[in-house]
Amino acid sequence: MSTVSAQAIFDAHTARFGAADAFDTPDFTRDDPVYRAAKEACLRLGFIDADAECLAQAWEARSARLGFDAGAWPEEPVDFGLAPWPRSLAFAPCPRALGLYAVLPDAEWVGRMARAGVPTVQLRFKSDDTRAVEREVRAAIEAVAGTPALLFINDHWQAAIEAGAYGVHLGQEDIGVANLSAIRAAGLRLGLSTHGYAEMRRADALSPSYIAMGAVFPTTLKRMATAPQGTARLRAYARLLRAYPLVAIGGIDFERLPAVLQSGVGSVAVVRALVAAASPEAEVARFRLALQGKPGQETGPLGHLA
Ligand SMILES: Cc1ncc(COP(=O)(O)OP(=O)(O)O)c(N)n1
Ligand SMILES: Cc1ncsc1CCOP(=O)(O)O
Ligand SMILES: [Mg+2]
Repeated sequence: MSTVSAQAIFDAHTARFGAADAFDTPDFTRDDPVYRAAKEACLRLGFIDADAECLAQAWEARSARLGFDAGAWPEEPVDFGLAPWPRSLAFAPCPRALGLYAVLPDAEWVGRMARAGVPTVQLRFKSDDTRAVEREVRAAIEAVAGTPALLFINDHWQAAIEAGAYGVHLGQEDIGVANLSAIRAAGLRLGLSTHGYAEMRRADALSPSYIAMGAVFPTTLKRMATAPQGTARLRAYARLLRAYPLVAIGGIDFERLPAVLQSGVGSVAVVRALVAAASPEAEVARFRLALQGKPGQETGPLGHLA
């Protein structure tokens, strides 16, 4: 058992996570000395307040179980208050290895990438026009027919249920608005976006089919509320959420693929790497070859691990 101090935790983990340029004075919600040291250290390591709070509580829980060790990092679900598996109200399972996951702007792209051999595709059609959305969702479902591609619909969960899509992908801000019970009752898979520990805890409480984590690297495609997470955090997140099929997203291209795969995620989601490629079909082939036989890419297993 080492001496409890924020400095000891910071020193043990700064090489991995880096140090914040600036950080707020900790806002403590508990008195426990491990919690307090960990909260300060996690803020100094660059975690946002909500994530530092979540981590500090996990540090406290881990130390109560095993004693304080500044060199350890909390990664056991029980320390974060995550319920054990199996769970009765989980969403329908999807493959643990969703593999290359193309996030695409319309049904034409969905069909093109499905025919090129992308195993998982998403229709990310941004429109408030209900008729246009319904049309595009139906067209995307028709476009993947006859291919093995699994189709997730971003945002438009009602249209996805009506048209019988494979699954729905929702962001954190959609969680409180969408009718999750209706999605689950219809048997659709649910993927949720997360951007750190606090959001992972919130997502886990809903037992989705998969959890997406990002943005791993900077992306120009979406304005992100948090800084890019980087591969060190991605590895820590993937350890904690190992019960789930996991997807990494944000700024991933062919060169960054090996570093992302080292985290153990079963899937890499990309937009620009495919839609902005000189030959999207050739890029799909290159990605698929690089993914073949890599840890986490074993085909077959479905769903959550107990
Ligand atoms: C696989 C995957 N991960 C994350 C996202 C982002 O979803 P969301 O947070 O809902 O943001 P928008 O894509 O709706 O702008 C995603 N689409 N797919
Ligand atoms: C939709 C989305 N959500 C998190 S990052 C992102 C965009 C990913 O695009 P790219 O792969 O081009 O960085
Ligand atoms: Mg969304």
